[in-house]
Amino acid sequence: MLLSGSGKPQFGEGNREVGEAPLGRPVWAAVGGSLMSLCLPFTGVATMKFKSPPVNSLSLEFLTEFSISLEKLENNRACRGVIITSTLPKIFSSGLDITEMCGKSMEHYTEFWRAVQEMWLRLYGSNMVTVAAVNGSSPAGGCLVAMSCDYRIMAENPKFSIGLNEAQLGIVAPFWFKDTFVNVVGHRIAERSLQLGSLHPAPEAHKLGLVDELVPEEKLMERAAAVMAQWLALPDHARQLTKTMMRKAVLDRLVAHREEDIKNFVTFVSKESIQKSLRMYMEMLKKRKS
Ligand SMILES: CCCCC/C=C\CCCC/C=C/C(=O)SCCNC(=O)CCNC(=O)[C@H](O)C(C)(C)COP(=O)(O)OP(=O)(O)OC[C@H]1O[C@@H](n2cnc3c(N)ncnc32)[C@H](O)[C@@H]1OP(=O)(O)O
Repeated sequence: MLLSGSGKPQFGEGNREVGEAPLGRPVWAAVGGSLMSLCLPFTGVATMKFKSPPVNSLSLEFLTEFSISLEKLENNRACRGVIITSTLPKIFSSGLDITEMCGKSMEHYTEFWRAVQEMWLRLYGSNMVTVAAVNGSSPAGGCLVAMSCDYRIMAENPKFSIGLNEAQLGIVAPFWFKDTFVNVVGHRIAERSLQLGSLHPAPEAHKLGLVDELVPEEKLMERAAAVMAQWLALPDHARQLTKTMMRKAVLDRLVAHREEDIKNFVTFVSKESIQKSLRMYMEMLKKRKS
């Protein structure tokens, strides 16, 4: 992932610490692990770019790096907003890495699910302004990442789709995926879309309110920066308290039921019938390719 931004530098880039420039001005700070890049320029707005080929699947490693990056930004007082996008052509994120949910131990499923929860708690509960610049397809967990942001701008290409398609895989979106979806599009649209496991092409996603606006792909980052500036024009404390008021109930629900949710996931995903569905789905993806 690539993460970039400005302000008070606190990060290291790989092994390189980013410090003060000779004139005492903060330098552009780049952080990153291998799966995303992060930069924080003088504007106080970070850009986080997923870069985990082939399809930015949310593996345990990716989720861990994502959460650490968010924590670093959250703790950096100079950082007020983050734009999340992808370096890969045509893909924002393919969602949870299915191989993390196939043929692994109970301990692994537990660790993986905790990492999924952690990422969501950090992103959905972030004090920063979060804008998703969705420059490609974004199924399931990828859609969750976009929905957890404050605002979604999607490239207007109808070949790109977004949605919670879990039902198509024979699995069930957990209650906090569903809650996040309901908070974005409302109960009726969420119910129909979840039951059918729909992936909505960009124009339809816009009509449903799943994304806030569509722009030509080449204008995506420019528009994301403009939206960010608009949101940052307000005093942080008022915006943050309002955000908390809107999201707290849903966040608290997972916090209160976190261990139970992990147990449910592990029990569910360990079932042979679910393992079979996931294996068949992976085979279908491979066949579709050839
Ligand atoms: C009642 C109690 C409930 C409790 C909880 C229970 C259950 C748990 C719920 C879990 C929630 C799950 C959330 C998820 O996110 S599941 C993942 C859903 N994702 C998808 O369905 C996307 C699948 N992928 C695609 O549709 C396409 O790959 C694409 C993203 C549109 C990209 O298409 P394209 O550019 O044509 O690439 P390929 O299809 O050729 O893929 C390239 C290789 O990447 C592999 N791949 C793709 N997606 C994934 C993935 N999500 N995880 C792992 N690997 C993935 C694909 O197989 C190809 O691999 P290969 O090169 O080795 O063949």
